[in-house]
Parts: sequence; structure tokens; C-alpha cells
Amino acid sequence: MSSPPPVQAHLSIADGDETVREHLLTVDVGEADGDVKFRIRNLAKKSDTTGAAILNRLTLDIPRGVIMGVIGPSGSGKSTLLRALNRLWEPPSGTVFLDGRDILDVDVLSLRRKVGMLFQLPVLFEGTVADNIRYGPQLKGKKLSDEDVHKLLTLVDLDSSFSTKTGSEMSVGQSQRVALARTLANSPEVLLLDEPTSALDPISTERIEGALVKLKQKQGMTIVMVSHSIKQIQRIADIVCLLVDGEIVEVLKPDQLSQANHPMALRFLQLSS
Ligand SMILES: Nc1ncnc2c1ncn2[C@@H]1O[C@H](COP(=O)(O)OP(=O)(O)OP(=O)(O)O)[C@@H](O)[C@H]1O
Repeated sequence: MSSPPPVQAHLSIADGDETVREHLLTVDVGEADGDVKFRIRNLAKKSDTTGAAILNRLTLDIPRGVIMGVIGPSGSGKSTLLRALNRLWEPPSGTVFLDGRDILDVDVLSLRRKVGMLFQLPVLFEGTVADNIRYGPQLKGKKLSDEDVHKLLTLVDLDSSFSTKTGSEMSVGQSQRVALARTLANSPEVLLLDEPTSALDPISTERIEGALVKLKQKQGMTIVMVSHSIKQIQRIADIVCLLVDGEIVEVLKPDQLSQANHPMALRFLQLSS
């Protein structure tokens, strides 16, 4: 079978002034259809206390069906960017479009079903793993069968026997996979991941990464993942975006990091080898 044609991802990067540098990047993203999933325009946020820019008129297109890695030094605005995409905060200026629609015009609960999020440390609700997984669909009046629950567990590489366990009976790595299954139960189109494996051992990390790649390949899911591990980004991301002081300074394919112009990109690469 011939491989799918490369997808042209259009990425525009805001400078500190009014100029916007336009980048055209060819990204081979397998089965992705090349449309833009998120169009982020002039997104800005200032600190309430100091008035300093947390995000500085950030402009970026995120293509549909890719894994985009977001890297950058601590405090550069990675989590703030991620949290804007499902309205965990609402920007005083700038716009986020999802499939061409301003996310402020979308009902916040349906937005968060469409755009699922996973944090560094999983927090499971009371009850069993199956209760956790059934929770989201139940809010919409849909009852997942045992088979549905087992399928979701399989997707995150957990045995179906886990469905009767509770949070206290599981490791952090297992709980993180349940949290992923719980998010997936809502059939999201996008996953936002904020350092989802930083508290996990290499085996659990490998399992989560495997599940993410499968979700991208089989369901065309768009995944935006903040990670401090360049090696992880190089293993699974199609595009990597480097944030420094609230601005995007590089957008590259992970294997192009060594060609980056920004010294912070090269420093990241150096420290990870
Ligand atoms: N609600 C807030 N009010 C004031 N400042 C904030 C708020 N949220 C975040 N910040 C500041 O914004 C900056 C960016 O924070 P953010 O958490 O997005 O960074 P990050 O790149 O994800 O960092 P890390 O890698 O350490 O998680 C930091 O300087 C932080 O102190």
C-alpha cells in the first residue's frame, strides 16, 4: 500500500510586534486530513499581579490528526496555552477557533467533551474503574455496557479485570490509564495532555504513548501534549512547538530540532541527549 501524501501544515508565528511570520511546514502526518483543527489568533494573557505577559499575542494553527508536542522552559506558558483550548480560562484578548468556530460560542460542557484533558496526576472519582469510565456518557443519558468498558480498558492497555477495582487499589500509572479511558469514553476529537507521563515509570509511559499513537492513527485524533521530555516528543510527536516567555519561537518536526535557530531549542536538544 502506498503511503499517504504529506500534509502541508500552515503555521504562523506571532512576533513581539505587529508582524506575523508565516511558516509553511510540510508534515507527513499519516492519516491526518490536513485541515486545521485549532486556529489560535493573537491569544494574550497578562499576570493579574505583575501585569507581565504570560502569553504574548500567540498565533498558531494546529492541524487535525497530529500529535503536537509543546515544549519550553518552566513558566513559559505551556499549561496556560493548553488550558485556553478547552476554556479552563477565557482570554481577555485573542480567539481560539475549533473547526472554524470561536470556542466562546460553543457550550462549555460540549466543548470539554469534544476536547478532553488529562493532567500530570490522575484523580479518580469514588467508586470502581467502571463507574469512572461510565460517568461522562451517563451525564448524557448513555449507559456503557460492560463490553464498552472493557474495550476502553483494552485501548489503554489495561486488563478487563480492572473494571471492578477502585482508585486506592491501583498505582499512579494504572490510574493515569484509567483517567485516559474515562476521557476517551466521551469520544473526544481532541486530547489535551499536560505532562501526562511525568509521574510514571518507563513501562507505563510506553503504554500511554502507545495508546496515544493508536488514537491518532486509528481515530484521527488531534493530540496536543505538553512534555518536558524531548525524547518523548521525538518518539511520538509529528510537530513540536517551542514556547519561550509566552511566545512561540520555533515550530518544527521533532527530527529538525537540531536545525532550530533559537538557542533554547538547541539547549533542550543538548540536555536530552
Ligand atoms: N492565574 C495566574 N495568575 C498569575 N500568574 C499566573 C497564573 N497562571 C499562571 N501564571 C504564571 O504564568 C506563567 C506561565 O505559567 P504556566 O503554568 O503556563 O507555565 P508552564 O510553561 O506550563 O510551566 P511548567 O513547565 O513549570 O509547568 C508562570 O510565570 C506562572 O507563574
